[in-house]
Parts: sequence; C-alpha cells; structure tokens
Amino acid sequence: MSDAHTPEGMELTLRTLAMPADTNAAGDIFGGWVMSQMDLAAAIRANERCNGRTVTIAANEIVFKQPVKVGDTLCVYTAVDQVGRTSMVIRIEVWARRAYTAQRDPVTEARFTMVAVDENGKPRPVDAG
Ligand SMILES: CCCCCCCCCCCCCCCC(=O)SCCNC(=O)CCNC(=O)[C@H](O)C(C)(C)COP(=O)(O)OP(=O)(O)OC[C@H]1O[C@@H](n2cnc3c(N)ncnc32)[C@H](O)[C@@H]1OP(=O)(O)O
Repeated sequence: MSDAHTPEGMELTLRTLAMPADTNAAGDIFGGWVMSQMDLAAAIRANERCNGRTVTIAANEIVFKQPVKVGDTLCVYTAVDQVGRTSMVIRIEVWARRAYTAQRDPVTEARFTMVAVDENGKPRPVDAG
C-alpha cells in the first residue's frame, strides 16, 4: 500500500475508519484503540520482514499529538528502523484524514519492538527463513 502522502521512508501499512464504538467518555477516540491499530500495523510489517510470527515486547516513545475523531480515516505508516538478532524496531506514524475533508493531521507516533518467535513462542532469528 502507498499513497501520495506517505512520510519519507515509510509504508502505508494499515487504513481504517474511526467509529462511534471506539470513543471515550469525552467523545474522542480512545488512545487504546489507536494503539491497537499501531500494534496490528507493527505486527504486519514485522511478520513480513521475518516471514513468520512476531510478538510485541515493547511499545516505546508513544506520543499522542492530536485527538482522533469519529469519522476520521486512520492511516498507519511503518518503517523497519532496526533489525537485531531476534527483534525488530518498527517506527510508526499515525495520520488522521479528517472526515469529509482532505485535511490530514499527524496524530500519534511510537516505536514498537517486535520479536520473531517460533511455534513454541520462543525467540528465533529474524533471518531464519
Ligand atoms: C490460522 C492462524 C493464522 C494466524 C495469522 C496471524 C496474523 C497475524 C496477526 C497479527 C496480530 C497482531 C498481533 C500483535 C502482536 C501482539 O500483540 S503479541 C501480544 C503481546 N505480547 C506478548 O504477549 C509477548 C510476551 N513476551 C514474551 O513472550 C517474551 O518476552 C518474548 C517476546 C518471546 C521474548 O522472550 P525472552 O526470552 O525474554 O527473549 P530474549 O531472548 O531475552 O530477548 C529477545 C529480544 O527482545 C529484546 N528485548 C528484550 N527485552 C526488551 C525490551 N524491554 N525492550 C525492547 N527489546 C527487548 C532483546 O534485546 C532481544 O532482541 P535481539 O537482541 O535478539 O534482537
């Protein structure tokens, strides 16, 4: 996936719509919902990098810069920033395309560390196959 707005060096990994069921008591979208979309995107990107299953070991440097509103399209961009023996650091930028407009705002960013695991859930080398 890609689009004309893709941040330099990143890939559009996930797009989805923010729905009323995802709101908090104030009417904005839950940060936890945004984080779960980031986790899915990180897993997709990391799974593709190692051709296998990965799990999230850490979610670091998460910054919620602006609220997400009902009707916004959430665009989750990823880059594989570092590859270790069994782990990968996935840099994530989330942008909101505001409902019914062409306005796009950066809403959240983070770095997730994903670990490649074998069928027993134990770490395995990223480049094992
Ligand atoms: C039919 C079915 C179809 C299925 C189709 C599936 C489709 C796909 C869908 C995806 C769906 C979404 C999925 C989301 C992903 C989850 O949400 S996964 C759920 C949440 N995560 C977990 O439950 C993980 C729980 N933790 C663990 O199981 C273990 O800690 C782990 C991750 C296996 C690591 O085990 P360990 O023995 O502690 O590993 P260790 O050797 O010490 O360290 C491993 C690596 O982690 C690094 N590390 C250790 N601690 C840290 C730390 N605090 N910070 C950063 N790095 C660290 C180490 O440096 C090392 O890296 P390398 O130097 O090898 O590169």
